[in-house]
Amino acid sequence: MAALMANIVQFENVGLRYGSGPETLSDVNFGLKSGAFYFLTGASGAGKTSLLKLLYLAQRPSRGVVRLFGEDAGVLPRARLPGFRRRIGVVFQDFRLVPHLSAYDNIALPLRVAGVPESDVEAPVREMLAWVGLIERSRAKPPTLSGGEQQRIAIARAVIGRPEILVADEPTGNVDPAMAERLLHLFESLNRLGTTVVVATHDFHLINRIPTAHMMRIEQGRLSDATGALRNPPKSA
Ligand SMILES: Nc1ncnc2c1ncn2[C@@H]1O[C@H](COP(=O)(O)OP(=O)(O)OP(=O)(O)O)[C@@H](O)[C@H]1O
Repeated sequence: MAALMANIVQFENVGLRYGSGPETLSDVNFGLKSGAFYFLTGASGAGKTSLLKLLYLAQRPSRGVVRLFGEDAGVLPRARLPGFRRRIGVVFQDFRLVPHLSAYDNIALPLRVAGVPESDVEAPVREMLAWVGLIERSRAKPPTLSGGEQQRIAIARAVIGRPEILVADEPTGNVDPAMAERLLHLFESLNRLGTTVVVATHDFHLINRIPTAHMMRIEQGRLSDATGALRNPPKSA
């Protein structure tokens, strides 16, 4: 029981079916330890995005239980969902910034949506801009930024609310290898501060860069390594 309590995320016999199709995810069981770093790998179409959507509450399981922060997410009253979602930051491959808002306003968005008074918005946004190295681009709109710059803004937006879990779905898919390393450094530094990080990626170079990370592999909708054990990362794809 103590081990279970320590898990910030627990999937119990989770299945996911879209509409009346076959199950996209079946019998998924795993736990994520608070403060650990996880990579999720698997072939295209194996179900990585689907699993992450269950984790950040964009999708409900068709069966089984998704337990977050010790609570069954499936029975949470609707009113508590926004508060729960704020505890999980999400980064996407395609950035998903609001195009007509400046970098500054994109990063400020989660605070403003949460009703943080304007007087308390500027300092954390500036801190985030400095952290991702983009203070000088604060007034720029996303379409005028490079992919790497957009992703750093997206990461700043994902973590400005100090989430306990950061979920990233192929976050380096649209940037060059040098920028991928830089993004990974940001995830590492968050993880060192205690954030639980889950990164779905095909990039074995990145995986090899964090030898202490836990590895989860999904094959045709089933987790093939849910032990959470430390592993020797593969040396090539
Ligand atoms: N909204 C949806 N409706 C119906 N089927 C879906 C939906 N989303 C995903 N699927 C199907 O579920 C399966 C798993 O998709 P998913 O996007 O989770 O895989 P993935 O491992 O993330 O793939 P990739 O690496 O290509 O992003 C695929 O067969 C996909 O077509």
